[in-house]
Amino acid sequence: MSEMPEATQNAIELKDISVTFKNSGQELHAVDHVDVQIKRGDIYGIIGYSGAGKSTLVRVINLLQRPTEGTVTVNGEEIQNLPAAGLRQARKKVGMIFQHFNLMKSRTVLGNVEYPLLSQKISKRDRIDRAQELLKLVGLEEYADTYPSKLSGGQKQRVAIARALASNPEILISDEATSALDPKTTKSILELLKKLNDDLGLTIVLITHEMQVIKSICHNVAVMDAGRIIERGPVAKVFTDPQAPLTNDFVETSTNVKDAIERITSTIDIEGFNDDQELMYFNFIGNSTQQGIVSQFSQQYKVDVNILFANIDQIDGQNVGYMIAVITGNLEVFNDAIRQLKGEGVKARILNGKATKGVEV
Ligand SMILES: Nc1ncnc2c1ncn2[C@@H]1O[C@H](COP(=O)(O)OP(=O)(O)OP(=O)(O)O)[C@@H](O)[C@H]1O
Repeated sequence: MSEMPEATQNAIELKDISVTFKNSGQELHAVDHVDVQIKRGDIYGIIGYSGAGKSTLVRVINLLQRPTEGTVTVNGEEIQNLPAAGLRQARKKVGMIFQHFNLMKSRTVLGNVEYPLLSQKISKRDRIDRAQELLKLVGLEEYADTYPSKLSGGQKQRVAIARALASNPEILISDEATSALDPKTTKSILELLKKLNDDLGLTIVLITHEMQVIKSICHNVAVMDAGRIIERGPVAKVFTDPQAPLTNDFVETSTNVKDAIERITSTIDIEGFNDDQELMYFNFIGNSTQQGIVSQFSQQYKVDVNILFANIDQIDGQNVGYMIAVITGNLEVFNDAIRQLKGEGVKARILNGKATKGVEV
């Protein structure tokens, strides 16, 4: 099969996008010169704290928000200068789901799903068949006649997903769609999104403030802060080798490392450490294991390791390990050990929170 031309490989291309709001005379740069390219069939996560500009940026994709600057290309077509009818057509190719579902209370589940089809020239029978087919796809065929108030949060989000798929979109934008759900329901909704990506080839753009969500289903991720993208790349790469402090913060929160560091540094008497002791954090990928590191320290270098926290994660099929430990031993020998581990892709950091005793990390 010949390769697709470059332009059509991308479902979404946002070029030099800025969105500036004017609030009582003050300019707010909600999105500030952002470039994003999202490949067809990708699940692309955008993570950032509240106010980072994530929602504003994704609303630009279907021009619910017109950018102050920049160009928006969807499926190879620049959409800003389209006439109204063309823009309506282009918008149908982009479905959206939200944190609060936005279902119509007065309509049944079926009524909600068939709503976007009312404006299409299809028979009532076909419309109902299509809505029922979509309900089956999201596992809610038994609930066609139920009203939204009788549904759980997860079921409501499934209805919203079915409704978003009614006009056969190629892109689905999920704006914090799991933020109001408990962890188990979140998992089932993310599994459904993954299935839709696999089965329908749907391109998914997913906004969240939780790295756990990104880790569960995204292939690529962009980290947003104050209207800018500060880091981006494949999830496995960003997770294992975060560059920006904010990215590191998201990663350490989602792996429970942040909690563990706070708990340990607030309960352990670091001031009372001997000169040959350090509190250290290790992060390792792939072949290195916690056991391997500990035995290398203790057998090869005769340095003692007292593990206070350890966790292992699977990201894109790779093992990623995290360990916090008190290390006791001769400083020179200790530095040799750290140098060797570094050569093997293990990252080390001192957590003492004060001047170290000369350990080179
Ligand atoms: N229509 C608007 N008018 C004025 N300011 C706005 C408007 N929409 C968003 N903003 C401001 O733009 C900034 C970015 O908001 P945005 O909603 O895009 O952030 P976010 O990262 O999605 O955060 P959240 O998850 O809280 O929505 C915020 O300071 C917000 O107050």
